[in-house]
Amino acid sequence: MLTGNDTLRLVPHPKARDQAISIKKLEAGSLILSTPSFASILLATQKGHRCDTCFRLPADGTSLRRCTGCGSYWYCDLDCQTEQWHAHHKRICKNYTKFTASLAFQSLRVHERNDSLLLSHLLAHLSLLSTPYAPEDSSPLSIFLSLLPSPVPDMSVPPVCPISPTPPLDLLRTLYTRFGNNNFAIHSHLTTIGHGVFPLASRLFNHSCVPNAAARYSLSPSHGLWMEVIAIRDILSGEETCIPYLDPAMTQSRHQILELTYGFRCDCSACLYIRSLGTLPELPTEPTELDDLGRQLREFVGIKDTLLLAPTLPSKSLESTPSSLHAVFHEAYMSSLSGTFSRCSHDGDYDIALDSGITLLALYILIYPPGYPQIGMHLLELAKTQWNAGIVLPNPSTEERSKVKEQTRVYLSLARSILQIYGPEGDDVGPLQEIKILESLLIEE
Ligand SMILES: C[S@@+](CC[C@H](N)C(=O)[O-])C[C@H]1O[C@@H](n2cnc3c(N)ncnc32)[C@H](O)[C@@H]1O
Repeated sequence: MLTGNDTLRLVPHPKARDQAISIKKLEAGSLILSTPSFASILLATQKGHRCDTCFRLPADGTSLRRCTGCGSYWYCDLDCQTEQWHAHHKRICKNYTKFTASLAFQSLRVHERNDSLLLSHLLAHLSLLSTPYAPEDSSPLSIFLSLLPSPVPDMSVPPVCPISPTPPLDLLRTLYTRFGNNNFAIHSHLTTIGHGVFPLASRLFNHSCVPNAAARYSLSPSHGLWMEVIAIRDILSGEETCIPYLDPAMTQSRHQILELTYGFRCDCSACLYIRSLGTLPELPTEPTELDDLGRQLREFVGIKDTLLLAPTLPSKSLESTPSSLHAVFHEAYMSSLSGTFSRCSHDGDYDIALDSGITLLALYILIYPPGYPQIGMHLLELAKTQWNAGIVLPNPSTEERSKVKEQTRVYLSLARSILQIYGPEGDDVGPLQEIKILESLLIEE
């Protein structure tokens, strides 16, 4: 099957029905697919802070425009409001407040409320088609209906906002059974801000825990909300293009989530390896033993001490990890390192922050594929922490000052090399701009 672009072709996959094969060699950073959202919702925590149409934050000094009908949707301006009015809001506005105040809605859990509102937006949009609810050939609706259904048996469809004309019950069910294993978390600077339906992306991309591509989101007032799939490393012609459905750092829980929510056992190289280890050795509880584990991990990955002065990041294959380090695959280990890093960076305990931050970097290098955007984000955080650590040094010598600057510069340049490949996503002022600002501070110093 051709996919409407000159990059991918769908061919049969032994387990996943189809797979998207690249038609030509793609360089890291290449745009593989750009596709608009078919339906989307902001997370409840973002409502009133972002535009409900394009998901952007209001420009400095401006405030959002509130729908005077329901009082529950906010927009950048009249254009975004008009666009959403015609896309779905005119079928929702009148009933929204009563629906969301109803016991049926209020008794839903957070993820069920998200599904209920996303389904309501989708149905309202379909009610406005020239033939309501009818899939036309190759339309986003027909692609969505052709997606593999969720493996969860007898899913009960959440209540939806009353919409006229009333959607057929079997359509409601068919749409909802595609939600769990096909929908996407929409993020800005890698932080989730909403959920969305992108039928073509769902039809094309299978999952891998060592993906060669990743989704980013473009929020534009004139263009709306789009997903862009980017090659995060060079992809050979004929290679399958995969994205991660889950954070590959979920080394233990992902197996169950992929089976229960997506209906498959992941056989990527990382999963095969982690499964082959069986029960992981216990994580040490004594602080000195944990420090020792961190030191051994850094040494194995090739970061010998807390200072990393290298032009490129080392790389290590997961499969070569010695058994003495298998305990680092406990998810609790990564959470504890990242908790210590953020807390100590925030509280000004920079030595501890840098120590745990570098160990966390070693763990990221081991677990994430090279070029994975989270590694770039972490390097930027390390650069900020290193810079702040330099600022609070009492009476630093010239040598100490230049060491701090050099180290910060190295982190920034490594962060840039990864984040430039992923490219800008979401809100305007993002990590790439932060890198620029920090680099200019280094020059001024
Ligand atoms: C978003 S769809 C992906 C497109 C799908 N291949 C198709 O032909 O429509 C998600 C579904 O594809 C299948 N799938 C995705 N990645 C897979 C993988 N790595 N191994 C096996 N099945 C996979 C699962 O059935 C999952 O619920």
